[in-house]
Amino acid sequence: MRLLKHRERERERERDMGQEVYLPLFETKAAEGRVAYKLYSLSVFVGIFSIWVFRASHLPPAETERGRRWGWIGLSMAELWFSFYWFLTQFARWNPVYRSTFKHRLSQRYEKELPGVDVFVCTADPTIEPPIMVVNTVLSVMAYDYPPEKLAVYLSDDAGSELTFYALLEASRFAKHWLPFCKKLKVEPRSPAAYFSNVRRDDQEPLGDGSEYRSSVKKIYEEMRDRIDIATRLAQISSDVQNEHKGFREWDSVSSSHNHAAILQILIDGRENKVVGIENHDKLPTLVYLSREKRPHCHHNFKAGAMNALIRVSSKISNGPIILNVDCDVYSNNSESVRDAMCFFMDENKGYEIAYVQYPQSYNNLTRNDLHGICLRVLNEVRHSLCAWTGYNNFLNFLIDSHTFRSKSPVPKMSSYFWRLKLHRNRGIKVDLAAMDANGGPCYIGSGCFHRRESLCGMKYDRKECGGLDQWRKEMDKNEKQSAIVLEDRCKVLASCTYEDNTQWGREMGVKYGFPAEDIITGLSIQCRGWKSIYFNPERKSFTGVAPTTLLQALVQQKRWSEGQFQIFLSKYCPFIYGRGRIPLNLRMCYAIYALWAPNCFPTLYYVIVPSLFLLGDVSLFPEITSLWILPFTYVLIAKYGCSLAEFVTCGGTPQGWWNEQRIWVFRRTTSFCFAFLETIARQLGFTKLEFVVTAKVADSEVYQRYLQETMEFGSPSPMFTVLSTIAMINLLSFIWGLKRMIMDANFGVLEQLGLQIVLCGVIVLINWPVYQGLFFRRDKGKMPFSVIYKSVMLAFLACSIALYLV
Ligand SMILES: O=c1ccn([C@@H]2O[C@H](COP(=O)(O)OP(=O)(O)O[C@H]3O[C@H](CO)[C@@H](O)[C@H](O)[C@H]3O)[C@@H](O)[C@H]2O)c(=O)[nH]1
Ligand SMILES: [Mn+2]
Repeated sequence: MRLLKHRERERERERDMGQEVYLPLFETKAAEGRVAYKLYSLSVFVGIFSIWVFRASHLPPAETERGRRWGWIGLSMAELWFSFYWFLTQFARWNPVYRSTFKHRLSQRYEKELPGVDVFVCTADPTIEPPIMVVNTVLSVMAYDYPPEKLAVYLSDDAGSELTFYALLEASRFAKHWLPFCKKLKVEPRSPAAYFSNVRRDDQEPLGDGSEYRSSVKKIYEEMRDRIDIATRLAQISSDVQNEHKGFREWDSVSSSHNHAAILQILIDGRENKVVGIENHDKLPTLVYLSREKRPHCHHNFKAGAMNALIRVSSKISNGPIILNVDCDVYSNNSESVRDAMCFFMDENKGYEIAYVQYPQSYNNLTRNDLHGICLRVLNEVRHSLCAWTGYNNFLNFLIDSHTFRSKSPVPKMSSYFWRLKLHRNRGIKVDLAAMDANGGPCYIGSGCFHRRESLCGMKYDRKECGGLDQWRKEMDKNEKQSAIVLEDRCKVLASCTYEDNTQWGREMGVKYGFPAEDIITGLSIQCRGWKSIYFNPERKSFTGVAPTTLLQALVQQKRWSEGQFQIFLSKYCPFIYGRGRIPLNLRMCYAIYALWAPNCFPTLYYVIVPSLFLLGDVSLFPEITSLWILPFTYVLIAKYGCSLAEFVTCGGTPQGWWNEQRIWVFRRTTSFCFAFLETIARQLGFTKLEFVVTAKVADSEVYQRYLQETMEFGSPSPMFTVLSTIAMINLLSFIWGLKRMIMDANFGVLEQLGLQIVLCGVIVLINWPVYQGLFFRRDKGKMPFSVIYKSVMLAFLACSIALYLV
């Protein structure tokens, strides 16, 4: 605190003397073109409003058209919901802000005082999360461009697998080659697998020496990879290897992955860096393996439990004030991310209130057109138009910095004017910063997020108590001086099953328990304790993971997410209620967008089924195509989808990719969200227990080939597929029926009455194209299983006959 005041005073003095302008470590900029966006969204709102007017004024009479009246009412309700939901989404679009950092200022001011960072990597199953992938992630975060003595990497292995431990041991040895190599050649990305698979042939030539160095490291990596792969395939470790490290002895008492004592091994002790004689480039970060205690009768709370064990154990070993959390497949793709994050935490003006810095996640296995619509391109990347601006601005600021640091030297007159202009502009940005930071910040999405330890542990934001730099410095000195072996023994208690009994862990402390989306709820409660958060999306992607490669995996993942969010909505943490008075209204609205994913399923199901069924009975639910009321419908559709297509393409996507994304939204809404809704309700009523289906990070090679060719995979008899194919069948039947009526009836009447409905049905048929292929045309193993075909045909016929009878 004192130091801070001293600095502030110093700066003030300098400012008074006209020497220095306060230079922040990061800046915030509002998106451009927002006025245009607001006009656009206003026009869509007018369209939506006209649709309501139409629905209300054209309600069919109860006496003569009973069936049509009910269909109409249902459709109006669905449209009301969509309008409400659209309205909510506008909160997330209204005023986006973008951040940029000034890392050179950070090193100028704080290079010697950078705080410690503890990185947590979580893994849960060596078969679907192969050890070689896990250690690549570990190596990538060990190789951050950050002082190694300040970095500690913890691997939590919920499977308690000897194979993963073995892989980590190999990685700890390989790190001695890999880290100096990365730092010397400044390679990116620093996951060896990603790096070596990306290096192009021509890259190697001009480097001369570097190329030899690279091939030698590559060879060492490949040897290690092969050893790990062989061990994984055989699922055993030879006794020779086992004798090499005392850690393997811990497995003598392990009976299964669900029943064992805590295992803790410090594989590299970073404190040894201080030993005299260790050269700078030989320093390695601390590396720890942890498998918390598991007992059949104790609930382990999935990833949240693992994170909390890591928080406690790391507090005794390295106690870094900043914690980075990544999933085991999410490697660091940008070695500067830690420094970027520090620019936020250490900013003298704003840093104190920031609890976490969230990076977006990118994927390294997406196909060209992103078959499963995984990457949420637009959500992550609305910043693009700003890239050029940011680069230019960084350059300017660099000039300003170097100028102010040489401020004694006289500046030529002309350029003096120029400088003043720029300096002035820089001040303007500071004002922006205050105005734009009002939103409160993004949610925590589980991976690629830097946390302030104290806020993650449950502390309330309090300007006076947030020590920041001063306190961090004290904590560093307090670190344990015990030997690694003693520490290992002492820390095991912290990772035991019973440690959390009768404590606040999982409630007020650490990551929250009881939700399938522990990340979102944890982030929300941190914000409700008064903290701010930051979303940072630098040009070079910071974290890269593995996207699910089959449709079912993608849908199941979405189900877990929407289930988690919806459960938050139903809990006492409901953003509308819990957040009142704690976080700003627009932030609550943004949370609500996600919390209400699941209930979206009903209006969507209604929209894709009912109008098509009514088509079978020649009953119209939309305006005639010659009527003027058709205008709001077409305008809203064209404006909404036109804008989304434009956004998608400007964010670097392909039109086909956009189409795939629209398809996956329909699939998600009709399956994942629907199952999530039902399951959440069942759980609230006590019928089912919470589970966490870990997403597979590898696929069988045939399946993977089909994924690469962008062929959808339907090859398992899941109820989700039954729903998808039933909907597809109903629409196909209705569409054929509609076409037949149109052709047979030479007069214009059918088209006029049912035109829009036939178009809607046609679009649904087009969306479902891959489903028809899976149902009727494909011969490979990824086609729809017979049982699914059988059930969906029966269901579709049943639905159609009921409809014909009722309508
Ligand atoms: O009992 C468990 C289950 C999972 N995990 C780990 O949690 C991570 C996330 O699991 P994954 O199956 O990859 O889920 P995703 O849907 O890809 O993950 C997102 O969503 C999760 C919440 O639903 C968050 O926990 C993740 O951080 C976030 O990236 C993985 O590293 C797992 O190894 C554990 O450590 N223990
Ligand atoms: Mn994942």
